[in-house]
Amino acid sequence: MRTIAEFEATARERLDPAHYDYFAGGAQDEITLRENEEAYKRLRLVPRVLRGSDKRDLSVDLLGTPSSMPILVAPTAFHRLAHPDGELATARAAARAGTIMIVSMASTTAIEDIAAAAREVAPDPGLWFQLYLQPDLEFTEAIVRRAENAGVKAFVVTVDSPVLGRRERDDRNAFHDLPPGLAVENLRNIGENRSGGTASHVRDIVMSALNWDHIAWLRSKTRLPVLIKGLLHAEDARLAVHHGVAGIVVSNHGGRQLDTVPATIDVLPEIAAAVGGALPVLLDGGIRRGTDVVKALALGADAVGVGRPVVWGLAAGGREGVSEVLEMLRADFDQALALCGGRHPADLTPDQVRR
Ligand SMILES: Cc1cc2nc3c(=O)[nH]c(=O)nc-3n(C[C@H](O)[C@H](O)[C@H](O)COP(=O)(O)O)c2cc1C
Ligand SMILES: CC(C)CC(=O)C(=O)O
Repeated sequence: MRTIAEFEATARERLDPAHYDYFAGGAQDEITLRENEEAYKRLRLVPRVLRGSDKRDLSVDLLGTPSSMPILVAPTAFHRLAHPDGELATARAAARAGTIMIVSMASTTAIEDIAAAAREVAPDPGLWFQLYLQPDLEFTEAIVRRAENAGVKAFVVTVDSPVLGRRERDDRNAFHDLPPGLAVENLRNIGENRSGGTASHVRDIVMSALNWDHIAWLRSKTRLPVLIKGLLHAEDARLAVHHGVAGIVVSNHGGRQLDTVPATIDVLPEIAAAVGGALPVLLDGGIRRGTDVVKALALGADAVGVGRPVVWGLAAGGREGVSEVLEMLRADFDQALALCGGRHPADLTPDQVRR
């Protein structure tokens, strides 16, 4: 396969249509879902020339976690719906690629098992853990300890989900629960009324009351870096700096939360300006090509995340499929970087992108 689109087509053939829709879909009219990709197509690159060097170095360091490239695995739920090996396959592929995997709290494999699989491949894998903070702070603290003990290197708190977006494809397909045998393993034993660990169960525990005090609370409970994921407003980026978070992920949840919000690449310049280099800025949503990565880095991102492309690789070919997707993106980015006259991700500058 040569493109992410080809991986998606193969994944679509293999997946139960309702599960394909869960992975592919967005909120309501899916305007933001489409916009995330369309926005990149409107941007033009302006290369620099006569800056050649034989060797390029794609590696970056993000809050003390080294990554072989500025392309990370964004947190996505329910990998065992895509392939029987689920998150174990994804973790092995990410570790093999030397890149960071942000493990979803809503994984269908326990964080301990995911970390063990990654360590089979790399002695010190770059695993981060995505958190939906819960009203039950005791439970939240317990999962923070579990993830720390498993060896994760940062926490990424998702802040764009005070309630879950309305995904009409899931409504039409009546997809509200995981099939028998699959569960949200990290959420087992959460409490008396919450033993299911199913998707509808996850819906119940996104936390409407989430506010900056909860971020301060989490920071008081861990020494690991705490990032927040899912902001789009420059003022929130300023507040993130003010509140001492370690980093931010500019994200609209792949168009799955509030529909009609802008493409992430379109708000990136104002957010990068607001942050002014005070902390690392990551971005996800709609990255499908090396040129998309180049545009995001040029406009101020330190790294990007890919969500659905990884799921398509997993559905199409398990661990090997995820590896192929990651290596395809790496090669595509490397080529685009070279053609732009860069030898390192940091060489790209905003003047190289035009509307
Ligand atoms: C199927 C699916 C499940 C997701 N699950 C989570 C999740 O559990 N936690 C989270 O913070 N974001 C989740 N996201 C959002 C992704 O982290 C990311 O923001 C988005 O997928 C990026 O867009 P892309 O798919 O176009 O690359 C999910 C996205 C998809 C497509
Ligand atoms: C289980 C869900 C809450 C995971 C998610 O964030 C999503 O489907 O977008």
